[in-house]
Amino acid sequence: MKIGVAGGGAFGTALGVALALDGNAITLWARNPDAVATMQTTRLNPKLPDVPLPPKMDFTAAIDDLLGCDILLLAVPAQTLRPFLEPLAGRLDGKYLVACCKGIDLTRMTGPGTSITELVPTATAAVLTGPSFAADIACGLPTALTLACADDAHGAILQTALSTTALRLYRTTDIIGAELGGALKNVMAIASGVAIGAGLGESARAALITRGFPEMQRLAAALGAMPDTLGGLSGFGDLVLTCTSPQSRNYRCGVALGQAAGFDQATTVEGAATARAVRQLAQELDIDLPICAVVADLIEEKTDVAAALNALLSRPLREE
Ligand SMILES: NC(=O)c1ccc[n+]([C@@H]2O[C@H](COP(=O)([O-])OP(=O)(O)OC[C@H]3O[C@@H](n4cnc5c(N)ncnc54)[C@H](O)[C@@H]3O)[C@@H](O)[C@H]2O)c1
Ligand SMILES: O=P(O)(O)OC[C@H](O)CO
Repeated sequence: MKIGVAGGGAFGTALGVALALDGNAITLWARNPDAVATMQTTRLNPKLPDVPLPPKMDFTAAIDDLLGCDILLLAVPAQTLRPFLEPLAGRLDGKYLVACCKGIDLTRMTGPGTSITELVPTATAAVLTGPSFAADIACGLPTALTLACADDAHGAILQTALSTTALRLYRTTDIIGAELGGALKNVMAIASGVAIGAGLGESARAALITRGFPEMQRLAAALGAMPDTLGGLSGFGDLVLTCTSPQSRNYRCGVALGQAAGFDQATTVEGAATARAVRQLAQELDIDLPICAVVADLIEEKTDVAAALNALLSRPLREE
């Protein structure tokens, strides 16, 4: 099956590199023609500067070049997935559309897999998520991800097509659980970064990760996820990675917030919009998600670190 990638950022490129080195011819679409020309001629992507782009990868800024692919890996940022798909919806019938972004769409309060199902109901929607840094995947380091597809037979086809020796895909039919794990861990990574940036210590970070996990589980359960999914790679696995590694942009954004320092607004920090979406969902569903709420307030500068800490520490004592 022919594989295409939509999105010329770090993650789409890394997936393309891994699959091209595994023998697949990869077409990668990026919206910026200059970026495409650079990749085609230099065989480098500045977002992954140390990684040569394999000969089996081709680059295009013409969206029509993707339409001959059977499997499309959608690696545009989460808030841009719907605007990307909407004009293409009638031209993607029957394809495998695999969301590779992590977040909750602020306009519709849906995760990326759900957005695909809504916008292109004739496609097979799937979500690829889990603990993975683009640079690790592109360098061929061992990585395990979750491939979620409601139809398990189609999920198995995707699992085989997208796995390589180093990139191991584990399968689930729980799209809601997988996409929520990937979205929510970014909010917790911001919180963890804030704790470290503000000098609150490693113990505070461990407390945030541990108390953050049941928040993830509560929202996932309320939105119909299967109970065990959040305990897997897409939830717990990615929570651990992202809350503990300075490679994570969400974590680094949190560190900057904790230090009251600036952070490059052009950096992709999916947890910022997702925190706001989660705060709204929590209100609508009447669920208590205190860590998510303070992250959203910090992002919007409705609170500062001292007040956020006080809000968390002054909550009533309770059973674990
Ligand atoms: N980088 C990682 O390690 C990693 C790992 C796993 C998942 N992801 C997920 O992959 C998604 C993309 O992240 P990334 O790391 O590739 O980001 P990135 O910042 O490296 O690249 C984002 C790319 O999206 C493009 N883009 C922005 N708006 C667009 C639009 N409207 N239409 C088309 N393209 C647009 C930008 O030009 C850029 O090339 C995110 O949801 C992220 O959570 C990233
Ligand atoms: O750099 P981040 O914070 O977007 O994290 C990248 C991946 O999602 C980690 O699994």
